Amino acid sequence: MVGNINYTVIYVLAIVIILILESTVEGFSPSLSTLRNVQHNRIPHLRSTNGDADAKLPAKEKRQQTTSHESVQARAGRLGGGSDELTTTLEHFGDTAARKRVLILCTGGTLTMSNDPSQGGSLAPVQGALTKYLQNMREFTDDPEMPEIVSHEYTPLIDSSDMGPGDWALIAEDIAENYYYFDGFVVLMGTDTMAYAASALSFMFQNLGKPVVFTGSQIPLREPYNDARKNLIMAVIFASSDTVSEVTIFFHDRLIRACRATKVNTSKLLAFDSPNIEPLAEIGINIEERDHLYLPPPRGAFRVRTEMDTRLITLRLVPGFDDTCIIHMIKAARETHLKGLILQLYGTGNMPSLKDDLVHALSDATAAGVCVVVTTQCHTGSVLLGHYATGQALIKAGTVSAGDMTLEAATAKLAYLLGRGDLKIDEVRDLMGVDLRGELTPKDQISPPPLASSYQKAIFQKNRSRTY
Ligand SMILES: NC(=O)C[C@H](N)C(=O)O
Repeated sequence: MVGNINYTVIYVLAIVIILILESTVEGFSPSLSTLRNVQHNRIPHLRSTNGDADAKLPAKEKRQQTTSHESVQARAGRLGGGSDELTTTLEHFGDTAARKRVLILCTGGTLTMSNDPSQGGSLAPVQGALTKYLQNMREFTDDPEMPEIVSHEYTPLIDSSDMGPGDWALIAEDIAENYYYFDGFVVLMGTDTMAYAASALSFMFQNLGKPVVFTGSQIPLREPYNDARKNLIMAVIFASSDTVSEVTIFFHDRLIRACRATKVNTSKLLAFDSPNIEPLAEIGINIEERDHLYLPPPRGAFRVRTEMDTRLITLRLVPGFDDTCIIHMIKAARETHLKGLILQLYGTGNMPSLKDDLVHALSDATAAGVCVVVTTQCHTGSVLLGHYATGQALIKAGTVSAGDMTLEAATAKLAYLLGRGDLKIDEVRDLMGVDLRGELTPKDQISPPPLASSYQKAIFQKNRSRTY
């Protein structure tokens, strides 16, 4: 009898805990209205939520609001039509439970574009074109090995230059809301700001356990020769992978970590590089995956935090600059509550040691609570503050090193950490130097560039060993 009561109590407690978890863990459970809104497949294995009037719910209002703590900027984005419109349900997938499920969220970019006579013939996104194309893509509809896909186009589709933190937050929230319904996610967007957006999502997701693959193209999908089709197909394939549990970019035969990516070319199809770590996978006749580079599976509950503090300035120094202009700019920005200053300096993080006033302006900014981060103008390699005497002044001024982070990752990480609201400025400074999502090579693993004397020693050793 007593044993029975104990079991009942444990059972009731377990239900209560599950209910509490459901209500507190973001993304734990999609909205019931979504679940109940069962639609019937019109196209086997492929559905789109566009053009279905019954499915349309009001676009998200959430993102138009300011977030709870006052330091964070209003983050209204330009994208409309969040995935509240999605009609995906578990019943929807009932007949094909064995297949992987991938959600494609399309924001626009060249992939979706066509020459628009009303814009003087310039390229502009065409709403609905991707959806229509996908419906006829035999690669997805006919191949039982391919994942089942659901696509969603935001309204309006936009160029990625028009996207910002509000739009990134919308995408992250849509992924979180559909997290438990899909095995992976593809985000289609323009290439110009893809590395920023994808880096931002890397930080917004804590304990991500599924692949999120960004892709786009340099040539529109509608052109007979394009890079859009294969980028799209491979992104979907990687989004159904069991081993990828991080945000990545698939572009031109390479899967790269999002927070290591940078756009390097305006015209070649190889538009992205991962300068400081190798691609996670490369596609030739075979797929060469570098499993050892993948982030390990998460150890905690998935969570999304979309607040970003955008009161940042990025400053690229050029030799011979007039430092009074820069000092005035920093002072003026501080009056408008500057929170972060990212300096793009020379080589390992050097700037002229003789510009005392500038160093003072930086240490004043630091003392006033601004996080000053030093990045390098070099494409490859790391900041090593103090390797040269000129960098010592920066250490004394309280600046922090971005290590080998890309500018995109450094800005996204700083905006994310400042936006968290629960971190003190000293914690933000410390965390800038901690590897959170694979964006940074830990300091102790970066060796300073060898000096000539060590080359001489090495050559001497080699010659000596040859004589024996
Ligand atoms: N290739 C592209 O997608 C470039 C385009 N301007 C964009 O970023 O939206």
